[in-house]
Amino acid sequence: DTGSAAAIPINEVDIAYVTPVTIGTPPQTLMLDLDTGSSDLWVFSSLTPSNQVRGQEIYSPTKSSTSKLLSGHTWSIRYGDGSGSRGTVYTDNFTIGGLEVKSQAVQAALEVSSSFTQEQSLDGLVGLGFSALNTVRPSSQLTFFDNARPNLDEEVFTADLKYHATGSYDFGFIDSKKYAGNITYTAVQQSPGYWTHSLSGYSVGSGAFHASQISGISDTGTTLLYLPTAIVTAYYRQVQGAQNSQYYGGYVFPCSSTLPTFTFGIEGARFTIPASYINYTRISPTSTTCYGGLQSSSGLGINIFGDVALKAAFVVFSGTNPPRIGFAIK
Ligand SMILES: CSC[C@H](NC(=O)[C@H](Cc1ccccc1)OC(=O)N1CCC(N)CC1)C(=O)N[C@@H](CC1CCCCC1)[C@@H](O)COc1ccncc1
Repeated sequence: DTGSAAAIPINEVDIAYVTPVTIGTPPQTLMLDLDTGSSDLWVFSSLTPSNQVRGQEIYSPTKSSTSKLLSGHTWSIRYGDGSGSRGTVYTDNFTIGGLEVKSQAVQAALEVSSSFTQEQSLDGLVGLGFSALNTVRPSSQLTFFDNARPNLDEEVFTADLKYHATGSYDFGFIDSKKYAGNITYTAVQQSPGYWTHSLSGYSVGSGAFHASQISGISDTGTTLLYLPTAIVTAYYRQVQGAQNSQYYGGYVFPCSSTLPTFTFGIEGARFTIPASYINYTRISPTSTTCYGGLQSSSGLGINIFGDVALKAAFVVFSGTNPPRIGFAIK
């Protein structure tokens, strides 16, 4: 089997991407954030208190003839940005882009944090990290990819995220029309459950390439690119008027600044992030100060290759044994 679905930016600065999925019988359509940085599939539901729902689509298990309560099971998750949710668990038929998994664990939210309530275009998440990270207890549940794998033509899914445009996620096949040249693969370390791998180095603008192994996670659910402070300061040293603002919690600069590109290595291959991707957003609609798409990872304890980096490439998440990750120019 294979599947293919759109990855639609939820706002004008690509803060996140959502994908239409269907759950249950008859199918209920929700817009979910496919997130390689976590492994819970959770949705706003008929069980979510109405004062925590603001415009989101909800999953109603009682309206689905194929839903089953996974009795006695609960879940609770906290994300890197402090947001979180918790609830109960059903199994039901779940489809992304024509690829169906019967009895997928669908985690129905009983409570969501305020940042989820405020994000009306996001109805939940599909975790595509390794199932070891799943928070359902007493027995953890498998991700959509792990459930689908035995039926996939190829044990892969690919991410083709785009700058200010709709991209795609494919399951079970690698679409050669979506990239140019070769795919460069590198080893993935799957513990504790992220798609963890190394960059082979970086360069700023037209500067020399600095070879160094930089370990981090490729995470479609994280908006920005978070790297070690030394690399980030070297980058913003090239930007007139840039400063690391305590107030704004990161590097800001005059929106009129000319930013350099940023290039990262995967093994011997090189991927260049255009300056426009790093000129992330105005700090407020009328401000002439802008917030950078490249920020320091020092507060996170982990480097995160988020959407700002991933949308500069065509990315193959390979669930083969051992797992690996591939990048290609597009
Ligand atoms: C550096 S982990 C921070 C990261 N969350 C972000 O990237 C959010 C995403 C967002 C925010 C608001 C609306 C929509 C999307 O966006 C920002 O935080 N920013 C963008 C806007 C910018 N101005 C400020 C910074 C994060 O937890 N991701 C997790 C998934 C994410 C959770 C929030 C909803 C959307 C999906 C996940 O993959 C990684 O989980 C962990 C990573 C490391 N250890 C523990 C958990």
